[in-house]
Amino acid sequence: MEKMVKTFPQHKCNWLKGRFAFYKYQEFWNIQEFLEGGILAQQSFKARPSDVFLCSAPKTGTTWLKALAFAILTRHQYDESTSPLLKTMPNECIPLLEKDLEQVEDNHKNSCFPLVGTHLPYSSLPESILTSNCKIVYIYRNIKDVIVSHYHFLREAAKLPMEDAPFEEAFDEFCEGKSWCGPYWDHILGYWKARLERPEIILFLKYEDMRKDPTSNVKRLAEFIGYPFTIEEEKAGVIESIIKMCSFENLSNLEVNKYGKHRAKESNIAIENRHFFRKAKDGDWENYFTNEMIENVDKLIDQKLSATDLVLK
Ligand SMILES: Nc1ncnc2c1ncn2[C@@H]1O[C@H](COP(=O)(O)OS(=O)(=O)O)[C@@H](OP(=O)(O)O)[C@H]1O
Repeated sequence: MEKMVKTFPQHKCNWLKGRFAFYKYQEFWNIQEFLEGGILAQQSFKARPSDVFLCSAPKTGTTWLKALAFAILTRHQYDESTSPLLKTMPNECIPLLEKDLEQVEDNHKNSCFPLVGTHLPYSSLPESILTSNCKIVYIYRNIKDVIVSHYHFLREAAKLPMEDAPFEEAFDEFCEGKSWCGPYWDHILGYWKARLERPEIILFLKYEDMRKDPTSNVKRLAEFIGYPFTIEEEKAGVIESIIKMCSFENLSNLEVNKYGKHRAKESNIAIENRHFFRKAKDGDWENYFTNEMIENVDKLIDQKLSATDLVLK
């Protein structure tokens, strides 16, 4: 598999001093380890109709969505003082299809745990997910904050200080579509088009909307994945407790997320958990973008998403 991936078009990120390479497969750029796992999943994964996929382009709110979905699903087993989320980072509570296939298959054999994460674009999802009519939750976020989040995450992964990783170059590459699972707009468009055809199995959530109105979005999420809150639960404040437990403030201050390491055994992709919890600030892009960048990215998004009702600016 490694040999095959090396034959795909390669892009070495200049702004990361070439420490990171993306490979292009089925029109999207990905990191070698995740691409190999994605191809393996395409070849062998057999979805169950009850599986629920939490799909996202990187840096759009994946970790938050995973925490919320996990807390919703396990609320009868655990409360906010016993939840595994207090000791395990959310991305390890829910396996990623393209990296943790064995765990997903173990869950199929040994439990009825339905949640699976993936960054794969819609067009690269294993066929069985689509033919089994599995439910899909897709989270997206405004492109400007994603560009900044993506910049810092990859910069930290490459262990480069900001002065050695020019933001302008990272911005240009992202806008050329050369980002992790990019082009970002095509990632969104793939799921968006699929939702038009199959609205009953695809739920779209927007990061900024979830920030503004977490209660109704968490309710929508719970209903969609088949674990709706009862009136008694609503009255007892269960939704608010889940929102509080999964908040950035709470999760980012937990020991595991401050000092733990994600995929610690895989030296190529191991990274400190704290890098998944940076600032979570809407509009942080204002600290990075020049007027020219704002104009360019707005034009790009107008051009790419004009046929949709999506607001990405
Ligand atoms: N609980 C919670 N609530 C709100 N926001 C949160 C939360 N957890 C993580 N974050 C912010 O999400 C950004 C990381 O995106 P992802 O989780 O999609 O990253 S990844 O794809 O899993 O690598 C990253 O955004 P930035 O801070 O703007 O970089 C995180 O800080």
